Amino acid sequence: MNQELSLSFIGGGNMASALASGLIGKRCGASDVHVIDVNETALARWREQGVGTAAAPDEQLSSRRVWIFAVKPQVMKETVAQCKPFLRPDTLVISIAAGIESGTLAGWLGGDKPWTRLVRCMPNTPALIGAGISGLLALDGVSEDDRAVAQLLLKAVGEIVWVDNDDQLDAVTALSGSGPAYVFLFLEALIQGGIDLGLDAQQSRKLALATLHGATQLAALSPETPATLRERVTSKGGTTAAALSVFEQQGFSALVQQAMRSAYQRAGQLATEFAK
Ligand SMILES: NC(=O)C1=CN([C@@H]2O[C@H](COP(=O)(O)OP(=O)(O)OC[C@H]3O[C@@H](n4cnc5c(N)ncnc54)[C@H](OP(=O)(O)O)[C@@H]3O)[C@@H](O)[C@H]2O)C=CC1
Ligand SMILES: O=C(O)[C@@H]1CCC=N1
Repeated sequence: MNQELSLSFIGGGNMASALASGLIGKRCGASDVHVIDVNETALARWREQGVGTAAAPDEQLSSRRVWIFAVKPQVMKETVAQCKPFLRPDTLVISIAAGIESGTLAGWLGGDKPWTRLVRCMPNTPALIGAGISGLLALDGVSEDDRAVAQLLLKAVGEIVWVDNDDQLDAVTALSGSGPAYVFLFLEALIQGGIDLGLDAQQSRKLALATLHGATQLAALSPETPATLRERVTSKGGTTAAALSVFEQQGFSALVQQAMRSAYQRAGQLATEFAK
């Protein structure tokens, strides 16, 4: 076993699966991964990939260098309490739970003193294809080694951005954590719009996907700002101007920002609701 990167997922649902699919084969073998989940259907899927499973925390946890908590915020407190007896001094804990603050987690994990081997992280589901992006937050006192291990793991599934505090990690949650859902919603709307205008479903899907992919790639590779690139598409009195004026009249940008603020505020609510 690669002791350095042996890891346990506590909660083996959607996000744990997305992370593991990038990690297995790149940073560790399937046998270096161990999953604890209360859901037998989820565990059966992991076993099919050669991953060891358990329905509750057990001694296996003690032998894992890294724990990744990937349960819902609603059950984080009780799940941490169940796992805590198996902590070892060298265990690095990573939490991906939305909202639950690092200081709260450090308190739950610690004894007399808060647990400092802790990195809070906000990944996203494109990790499944190695195209994720994760925000990472380490409390003061987290060693360079632990930061490096967390970074190595998350870089296996995409890009990373370190942030300075829990509020910023909640902002990451509102942007890139939840963001894939906003993009999928826009994609669905584009596809339906194409169908409504007479394209068949296959044509519309192909055109919509290539447009999103091409435009985001262009924005990533071009030195120009997104606003300049938008202006280049927009001929005076043309079709794009007609469409953009509808977006503007309906307050599209403000709506996106309002939605993001709602996600950010929900992260704050999760912190108070489920961290008592
Ligand atoms: N999905 C996403 O895009 C992202 C999610 N996250 C965060 O990741 C976490 C997990 O989300 P997601 O993967 O979507 O959720 P899922 O519901 O898909 O996965 C959570 C899994 O944990 C299981 N579980 C529940 N209680 C326990 C327990 N006490 N011990 C072990 N396992 C348990 C659940 O079983 P059962 O279903 O039976 O309850 C389920 O299989 C959340 O905190 C979320 O905020 C972060 C970034 C992105
Ligand atoms: O919806 C949620 O709460 C989680 C966090 C970010 C994406 N999914």
